[in-house]
Amino acid sequence: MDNQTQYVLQVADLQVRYGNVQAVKSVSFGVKPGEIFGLLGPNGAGKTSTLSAIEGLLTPNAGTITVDGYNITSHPLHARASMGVQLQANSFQAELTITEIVQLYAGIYGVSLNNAALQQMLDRIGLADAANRRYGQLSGGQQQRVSLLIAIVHDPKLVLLDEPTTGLDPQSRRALWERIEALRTQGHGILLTTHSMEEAESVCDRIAIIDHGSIIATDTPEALIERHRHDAEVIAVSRKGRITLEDVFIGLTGTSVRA
Ligand SMILES: Nc1ncnc2c1ncn2[C@@H]1O[C@H](COP(=O)(O)OP(=O)(O)OP(=O)(O)O)[C@@H](O)[C@H]1O
Repeated sequence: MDNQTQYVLQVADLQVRYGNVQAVKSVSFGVKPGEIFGLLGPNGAGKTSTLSAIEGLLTPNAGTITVDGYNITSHPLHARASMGVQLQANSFQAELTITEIVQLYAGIYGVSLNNAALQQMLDRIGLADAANRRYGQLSGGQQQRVSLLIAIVHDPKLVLLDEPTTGLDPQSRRALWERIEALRTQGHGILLTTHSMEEAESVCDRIAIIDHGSIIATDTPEALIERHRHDAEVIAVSRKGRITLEDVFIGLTGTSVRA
């Protein structure tokens, strides 16, 4: 452990390259306990590459990543035990029941769950009556809630969510955000990506805007709006009679559609 424990995640000068493509150029940011930090960027900006490096799915070309004080290169097991990753909903076997899936992942993380604890967890995500339903029979929103539950089954300090609300209806989205906000209240540090500027503006404590592999702004949504509300590019794309985070995002990253 080092002395950087005021952050659950520290990323310093991260670089990721795929052959000739420099996907992440020199990215640095930190996530504190009890904070929802949004990594926002257009398609191809480098968000997934950054998350993949943090998750240990790829080896960065340069930079340091520290999770709960553990360097992921020198202490990979401790670092990974301190983070929870929300897997895509289709990562789970459709024919297993919710109970079987949660028990399976709890086992992988070395957490023993008795029936009462499992029931309490399912109760918290509104699925207490569905313990024996097969995963494939759940709605998209229910599947997302199960995958979030699995991400935190080992009570990690850091939770990583890659576009957690994509494809959900408004009710399911709202329910998932409430769950994510509850994790913040419990002191987890949360790093998420989203393409919804509206959600980021209302939920994230701080955000970083990444474009072409570099972070071009980091702050609270309010401070970013305040700082850029008079930029000509931001005013030019404003549509609601007030400046929103989306206006600032498009003003800073441009109006051209990315591949
Ligand atoms: N395996 C790969 N091989 C080559 N290039 C890649 C690979 N993965 C990503 N890239 C490129 O790296 C850059 C960053 O991609 P990345 O997926 O990290 O962006 P992103 O911000 O997550 O985009 P999206 O919002 O579309 O998911 C893009 O130019 C992408 O084409």
